[in-house]
Amino acid sequence: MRDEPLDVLVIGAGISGLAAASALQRHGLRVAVLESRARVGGRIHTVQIGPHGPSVDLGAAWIHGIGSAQAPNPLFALASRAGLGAAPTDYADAATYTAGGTRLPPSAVSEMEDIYNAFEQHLRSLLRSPDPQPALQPLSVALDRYAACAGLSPAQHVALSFAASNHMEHYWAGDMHSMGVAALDEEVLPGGDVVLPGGYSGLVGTLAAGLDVRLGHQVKHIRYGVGHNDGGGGGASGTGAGVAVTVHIASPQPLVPSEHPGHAQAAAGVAVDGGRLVTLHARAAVVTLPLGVLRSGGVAFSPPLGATDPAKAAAIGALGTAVYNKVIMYFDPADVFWDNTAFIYRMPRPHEAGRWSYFLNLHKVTGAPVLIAFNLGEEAAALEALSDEAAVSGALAALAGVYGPSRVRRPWAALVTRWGSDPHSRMSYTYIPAGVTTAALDDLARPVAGRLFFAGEATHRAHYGTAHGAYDSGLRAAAALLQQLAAEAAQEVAGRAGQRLPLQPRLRLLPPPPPRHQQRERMAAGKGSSWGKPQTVGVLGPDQWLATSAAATGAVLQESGGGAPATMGVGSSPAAAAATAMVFAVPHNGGVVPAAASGTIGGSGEDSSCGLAGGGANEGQQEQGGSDRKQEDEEEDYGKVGQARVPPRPAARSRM
Ligand SMILES: Cc1cc2nc3c(=O)[nH]c(=O)nc-3n(C[C@H](O)[C@H](O)[C@H](O)COP(=O)(O)OP(=O)(O)OC[C@H]3O[C@@H](n4cnc5c(N)ncnc54)[C@H](O)[C@@H]3O)c2cc1C
Repeated sequence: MRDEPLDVLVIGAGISGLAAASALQRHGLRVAVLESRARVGGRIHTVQIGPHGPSVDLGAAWIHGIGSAQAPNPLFALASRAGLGAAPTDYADAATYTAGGTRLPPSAVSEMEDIYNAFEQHLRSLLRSPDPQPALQPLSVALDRYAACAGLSPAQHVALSFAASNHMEHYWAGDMHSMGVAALDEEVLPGGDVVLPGGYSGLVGTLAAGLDVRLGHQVKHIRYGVGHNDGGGGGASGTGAGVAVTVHIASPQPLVPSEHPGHAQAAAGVAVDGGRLVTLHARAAVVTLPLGVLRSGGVAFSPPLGATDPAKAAAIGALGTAVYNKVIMYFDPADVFWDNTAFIYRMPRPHEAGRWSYFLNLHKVTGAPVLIAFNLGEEAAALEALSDEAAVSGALAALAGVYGPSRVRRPWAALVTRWGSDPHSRMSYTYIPAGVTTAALDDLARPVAGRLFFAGEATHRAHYGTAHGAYDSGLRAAAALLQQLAAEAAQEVAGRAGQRLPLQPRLRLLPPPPPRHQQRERMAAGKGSSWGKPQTVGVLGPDQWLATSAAATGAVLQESGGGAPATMGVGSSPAAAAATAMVFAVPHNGGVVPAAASGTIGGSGEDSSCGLAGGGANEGQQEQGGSDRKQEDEEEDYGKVGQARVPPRPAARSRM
């Protein structure tokens, strides 16, 4: 495999890159995955804690929404097939405390949830507003306005701030004053959330099997629109436009004559920094670099992305790179001193160093005596500068405030994540900042010059920030790449037969998705999401460089279901007929990603005027400080939250 010319270079061996690579390889393409780390999985990373401890996930832990028949979650199907097991979590199975250690009675918790529920309904009504401005305001501004407009008492306002932190900050991982209302413009899969007791890495191991993954290959420079067989200088000596990707190979391997026989220039690896620089060539690339890496400029593009797609470059600058970190503590099973609930929520004091407000109790969920504390946003970024010992002490001090110092024990072992300073990710996951809409995710996803295809969690409009969104984005990029190459193959054959074919338009075989409000209505009517449906792409052509195996023809990217056949006709002559590329079904979401909501979006019929007047990111910061100060006074008042007459909503959840 390594000595053959390559069709596609996939950059990044996270779940999106592995999904794309395995789909492309199944279709007969020669694919190599270039990965800068010494392992696959990216932001999915399972390790053992302590010498004899259980497996824990440093990155993704949850499959969010196992799905239903109408809206399946392909990642859950993959986990099931891999026999990874699944442990459901109930976010309402929680003990909620004030920072001073007073446990909130169930009635207070349910009132707090009711207030939050009304607020979320209100935000969804803002999303439906014909005026785009309300959706652009910071969540903190929307919250303070809502509290004033709805006549919440100071105690209710504090309760709402805490519940919103649990539901929103711990889900999207941005601070309330950084995130915008448009963050809610996503799709939530049904069925509840599960963790994988053996760890998420089992999933990526399954996907990586059989792929040509080149670890320790850090991509430095991506040139596109270059001759496929030239030396990377952009000349026209090759067989068509392709990509040239320069990598720094970290491993101390001896210089070999060529990574890619047939390319004299690529053969000359240049020794640098204890490794070597090599340029690899292919027809196209799938770029799955995390948004934080794209933004850092550590990978150069030629031509610059801003020159070929200014909106994409703008999206890279505008979208939010959230930092979400875990302090994972493994205790002596005899020392389990905390509540027997899946979650422990603690209302932090304002301006408290660290926000030790959210703990997952694995002891309840999987049986492992492990407590995980989560931090997000600016606090999480600041905590990265602390030593492990200091971070663990911060978490234990918060627990001592809740349970009393005498009950709290030291863990046997602890792990502290630092995703923000990890040079391979420079973030945890993407959020939607104030002033930005989810359309920026589509901008990031758009292919460039028919050579670069983009995938990764930051490119999925409906499921950004999640592992299943990343996985789906990889399949989508693979499908788009196959379409492109199929069109080019057909073009080439038709050209030889003296005919001209349009490249892209004929490949748009399915009607565009319905407008968003119709999708939301579908969801509300229980008809399910258009996401997660089978994506089937098969290519028949005379030049079977694309579909080199019989299995490639009509093979499915996902294993379930199939689509209605559709044909891209290219004329009636025998040559043209031979050149017909048959696309069995284009991906349902190719190019346009549905962004429906969780079934109740916009359904409240509430007056949205609470969020309609003015407002901006700066204002959010100012007002946030005000509500922090109020919180100090109201902290011990949570049990006295007034009655709120609002419909119930699902309990808080988190992307841990
Ligand atoms: C703490 C934390 C908790 C999370 N919890 C959840 C959860 O519970 N549920 C959920 O669904 N999602 C969760 N997520 C999000 C989820 O992990 C990500 O959305 C998903 O794993 C992203 O996959 P990806 O393929 O897009 O990116 P990545 O996994 O980041 O893959 C990109 C790959 O590119 C590589 N790379 C970077 N630079 C270069 C370079 N120059 N050259 C070559 N390779 C390079 C990286 O090393 C990486 O392997 C969590 C994330 C974090 C950090």
